[in-house]
Amino acid sequence: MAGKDVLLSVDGVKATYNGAITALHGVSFTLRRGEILALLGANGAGKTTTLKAISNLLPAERGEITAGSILYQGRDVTKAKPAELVRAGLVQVLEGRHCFRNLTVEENLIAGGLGRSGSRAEIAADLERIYAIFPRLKDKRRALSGLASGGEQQMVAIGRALMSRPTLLVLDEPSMGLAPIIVQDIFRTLRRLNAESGLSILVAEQNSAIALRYADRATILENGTAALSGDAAELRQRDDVKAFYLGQKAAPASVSSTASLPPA
Ligand SMILES: Nc1ncnc2c1ncn2[C@@H]1O[C@H](COP(=O)(O)OP(=O)(O)OP(=O)(O)O)[C@@H](O)[C@H]1O
Repeated sequence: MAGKDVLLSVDGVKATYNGAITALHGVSFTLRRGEILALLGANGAGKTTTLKAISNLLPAERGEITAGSILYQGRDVTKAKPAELVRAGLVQVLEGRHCFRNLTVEENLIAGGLGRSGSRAEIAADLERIYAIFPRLKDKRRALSGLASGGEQQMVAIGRALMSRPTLLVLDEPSMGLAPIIVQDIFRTLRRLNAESGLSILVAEQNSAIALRYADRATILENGTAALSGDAAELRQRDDVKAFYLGQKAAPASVSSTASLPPA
């Protein structure tokens, strides 16, 4: 694949926690500029660990990358500080939403723009842009985030990330604990952002059905390795993916035993 098109390249990444538990056994995939890539897999497959490796957040959990490389915009970022990555446009929305519960919706959003040292006018313009994307947040802007619904908190978390004007937005399971209609709303919004502004998106999801509907491509993790990568539309048609990840038939032992698509 032409290097120019690759925004993020994860190559043979191994990671451990506490120097003992191996969570990733060599994960490899690439994300092209301007695409939505879904990272799928069952509970414990290594999705969150992969995303934390990308944003260099593993040390905070006594975890570390023990092998492999992660290139963002062609640069090895395995040692980059998380704040430096945000300034470079690599911004992550962590699993579980993580709003500042005692701040209002608007204060949470403004907090997302602080690292960018924009003028007041720029921050105000960015806020209006977020409210245009999530009109519900405008109605709730003076409410405490802790009192907002789960869906609204997820919108706040995404809106806060957008305030730092990302090039690559990384999301860890945005569907978690939300009603299907809200999940659909959030994925539609992500798709629209991608289409309108070219925002690249890496989204880890257990909800494979929705992720494969909205993503361009997907990588499926199994036991800490990338078992299968391909176009989302093609993956949706595969019997093994239908059976194991879309709940449509009896599950085979592993999709990796039948993987035949070329690597992404
Ligand atoms: N902080 C931690 N300390 C020790 N082991 C961990 C830690 N976090 C995750 N693990 C282990 O690493 C492996 C991968 O977990 P990870 O959370 O990355 O998977 P996941 O695909 O994101 O699953 P989930 O959907 O449940 O979040 C699992 O075996 C898990 O038990």
